[in-house]
Amino acid sequence: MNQFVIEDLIVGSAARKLVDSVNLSVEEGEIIAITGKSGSGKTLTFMGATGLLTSKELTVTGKIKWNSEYYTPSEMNTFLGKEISYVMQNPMTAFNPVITIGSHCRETLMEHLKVSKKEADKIVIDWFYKLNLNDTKRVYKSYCYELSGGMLQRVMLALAMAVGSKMIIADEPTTALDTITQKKILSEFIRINKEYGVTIIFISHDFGIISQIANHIAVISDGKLIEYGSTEKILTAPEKELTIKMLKELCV
Ligand SMILES: Nc1ncnc2c1ncn2[C@@H]1O[C@H](COP(=O)(O)OP(=O)(O)OP(=O)(O)O)[C@@H](O)[C@H]1O
Repeated sequence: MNQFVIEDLIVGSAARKLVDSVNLSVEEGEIIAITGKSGSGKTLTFMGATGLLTSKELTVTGKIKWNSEYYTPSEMNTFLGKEISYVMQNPMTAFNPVITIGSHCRETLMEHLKVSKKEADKIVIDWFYKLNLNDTKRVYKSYCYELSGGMLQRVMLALAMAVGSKMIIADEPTTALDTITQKKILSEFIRINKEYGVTIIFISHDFGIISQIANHIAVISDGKLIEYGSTEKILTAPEKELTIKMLKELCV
């Protein structure tokens, strides 16, 4: 079943269309990778489609289908941090440096799930364990700047799962990590998808990474979705010049 459908999404500034009539269907339970060169419009597409773009200079139009109902892009904002989570490249920016990780998670859960402080703590700690944050008490009491990038990504994933997200949009989640941590975080995304059926939209310009994780690949260039297909099809028989070039760069 198509869980998340973007129809004719346009994100424009006065000067030009930065996202130009993008249409894309994401199936429930799949991992889809969104790729393209830097500045091609990957982030704007998904920030636009989830109501995250608040800049007055940008207009966002189009229709979004979420679990069989249609919404405007800005209405999609109501699902964020609940059914849909957006995991950013630099998790440090997602946390307030003056409150502990535990307080941040507890407050988020109390607000979104309307649970008590005790229940919130229990749910978060449970997900910390499931996400292999074994030193749970220390993580809970830490401030974001006291944890590594990989640990913060695990906290972000734990929080996304704790609030009951059915879909996670991960925007370059491993770019700031070293190669070993990158592999470990990638395997957590795959595990979350396999064990809990969470749909994952994985935005990355790294073809090497996305070929390991995705069922489908969509290629964006100059704000347009130029190629879409199964990972096998895109890797073995790409049709567009940009896709072929990106694959060649990977093999150099
Ligand atoms: N708030 C904004 N106002 C105006 N233009 C913007 C804004 N945010 C991004 N842009 C421009 O829109 C284009 C697409 O940006 P976007 O961040 O979506 O690219 P991207 O493909 O995600 O790039 P990267 O891989 O480097 O993250 C770029 O030219 C960028 O400069």
